[in-house]
Amino acid sequence: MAEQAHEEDDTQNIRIYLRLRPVARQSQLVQVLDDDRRVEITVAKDAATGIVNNQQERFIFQFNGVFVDSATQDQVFEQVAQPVVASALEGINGTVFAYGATGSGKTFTVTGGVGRYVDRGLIPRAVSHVFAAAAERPDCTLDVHVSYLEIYNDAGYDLLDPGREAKSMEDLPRVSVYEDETGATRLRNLALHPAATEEAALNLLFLGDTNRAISETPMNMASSRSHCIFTLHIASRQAGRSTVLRSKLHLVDLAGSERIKRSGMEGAPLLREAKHINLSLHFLEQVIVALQERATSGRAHVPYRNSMMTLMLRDSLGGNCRTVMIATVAPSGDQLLESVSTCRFAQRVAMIANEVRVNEEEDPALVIAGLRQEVADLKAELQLAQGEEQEPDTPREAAWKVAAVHASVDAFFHNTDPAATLEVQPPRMPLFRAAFVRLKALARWTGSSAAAAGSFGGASNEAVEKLRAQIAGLQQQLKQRDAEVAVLVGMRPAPDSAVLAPNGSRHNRAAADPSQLAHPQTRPSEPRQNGGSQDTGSAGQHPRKEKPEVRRDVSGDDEALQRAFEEFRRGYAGQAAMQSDKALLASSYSEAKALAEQVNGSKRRIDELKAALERTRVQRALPNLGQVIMSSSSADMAIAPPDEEERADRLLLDQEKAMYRNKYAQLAKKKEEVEKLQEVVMAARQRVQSDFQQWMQDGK
Ligand SMILES: Nc1ncnc2c1ncn2[C@@H]1O[C@H](COP(=O)(O)OP(=O)(O)OP(=O)(O)O)[C@@H](O)[C@H]1O
Repeated sequence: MAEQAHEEDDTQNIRIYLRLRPVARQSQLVQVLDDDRRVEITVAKDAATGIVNNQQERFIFQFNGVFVDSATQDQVFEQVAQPVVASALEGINGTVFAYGATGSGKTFTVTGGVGRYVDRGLIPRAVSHVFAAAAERPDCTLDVHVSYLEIYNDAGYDLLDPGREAKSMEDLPRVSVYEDETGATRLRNLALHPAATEEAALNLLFLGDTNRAISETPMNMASSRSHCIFTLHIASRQAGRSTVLRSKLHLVDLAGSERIKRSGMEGAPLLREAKHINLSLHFLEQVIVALQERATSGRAHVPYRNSMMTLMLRDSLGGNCRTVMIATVAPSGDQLLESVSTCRFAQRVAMIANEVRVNEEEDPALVIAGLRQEVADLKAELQLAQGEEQEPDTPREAAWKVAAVHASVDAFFHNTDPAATLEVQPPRMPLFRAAFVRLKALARWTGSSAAAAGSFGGASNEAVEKLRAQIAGLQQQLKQRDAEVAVLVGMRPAPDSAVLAPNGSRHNRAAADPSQLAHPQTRPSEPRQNGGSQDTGSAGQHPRKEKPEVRRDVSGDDEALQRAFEEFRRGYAGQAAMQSDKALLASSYSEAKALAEQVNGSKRRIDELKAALERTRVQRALPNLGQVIMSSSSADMAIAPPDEEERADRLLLDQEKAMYRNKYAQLAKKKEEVEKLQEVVMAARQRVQSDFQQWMQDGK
């Protein structure tokens, strides 16, 4: 006999296997045929009393595979259960059920033999396989729950919670398996399940089997007439996916089947046994027959509800399940009728077609989490649209962010790459607004430049000359301003170049204020007005000198222009403010000038003190020189220690230096102030000029 069963192409039909258990003396009437898929059972005519057709002595049954008595538990698992377990991990329900007469090896096959590790049955091997597969898929989260149900006389009992009756599979508390911190096995409700472990699941199997053996429930006395369903509820989810694959994997050890067949037998002992007929197996047979008829004649009704067991296995039989049956027989001479009966039952089962599909569903928890995230995103978007920020920036942070956005916009604006993009970070509405404003300013600036360039291109010579004159004027102003700034910061002497006096005449600034500063490099620039009656035509007030073209517009009459300006000025709204700015500038300038004088005076004193000290030092060195000709380097001299006077001079020098630094710092600050005020006044002046021009135009 061959030891290996053969696999066939996967079909939707329930696959059937036959396993022969070792017996003391195997009957020669049971033969596995050469293809290892068929078994031949010969029944002597005289042995078939009433149940076997006398005319038929030889039965040949076809299976998907036949395991001889020497087949190992491992081989049986590999070929019978492993494909079903693998499918269960992919979300396909699976059932492996053992069917056979009492003592034919169902429990040995499903649960295993006691004592030897290699005799582990399908359940522990399936559990190991599930957890081994999970370990190989670190990207998958696997939840495994176990239930263990025993059905006797159509009542269900929870083997993991002895004494608890279960009316359906749903009545069973789903037991989540895990290890606590100490490594002890704990059971917990589904909702709170942590990671399951193989060892914990096997402990549950052991717990159930023990309960089955020691329980005082009625079925304990009749274990061969009860059914046991060990179920792994598997839920697996791949990382990053919101769908969950769910499956139930039933491993079923049915009650002994022999009594059904003997129920019709004659004889008192058999009749007595008949009262123990396991009705559920009878109903199972009815379901199988109905399914068989449905497959052949289209009969619709299948009486699943007749028994709890058929109801429990509804999906496994003709439903959404990959189902395998393993028929067990003891191939001894006295069991031939049982064996034939088991094989005939298997043949009918093989005709049942199941609809197998993957059970994939959205995980409600993940859907909720996804929706929450969506709500959070929408809220953030709404905040953005409303210009709200999570945490308001400090003014400095806000300024930095705006500056960064301006830089990004400038870079984007000048980037000629068409693929260039503009990033506004962080993406907040105020920053978007700042970006748009900046873009608009850049666009306007570019537009006006282009317009100017365009008009310049088509302009007459006169217009060009006019523009050139304007440019020259502006350049002159710039130069002048540069000179003033340079003087102000003390880098070089006041320029010889004349600057515009308040009344429009040119005069040398140094000459106008010739003797105030010993060190002209520290002299602050003079503001463009100095008060008094000349103010009326001072910087920003008299357009005549600044805008000669205006003078041309009024027929070159200086007097008339002067009068017109006076008239304009009297009604000019910004006059008071400008006067105040100018007064402020004048006073700041005076303060700066006074500070500059102090700095220069201090500098002078420092120089004097230094010179005095040097003299003292040389005098001290002279007596030691003797006949030695003085070296040009005073460092070569032997110098006497400093006397009282010299120490006093040095102290004075240090004090003066401190004073100098202090005044210099004040002066620098004041210079900044003057500069700013100059800008203000200059801007006001330009405004007055343009307003005056407009005023003149309007009056034409
Ligand atoms: N393949 C096998 N190899 C070795 N021993 C086996 C094998 N099959 C069954 N046995 C042994 O045969 C005896 C009966 O087997 P088992 O209890 O599994 O039968 P069963 O069909 O479950 O009976 P019941 O219907 O009464 O529960 C046990 O002692 C078991 O260890």
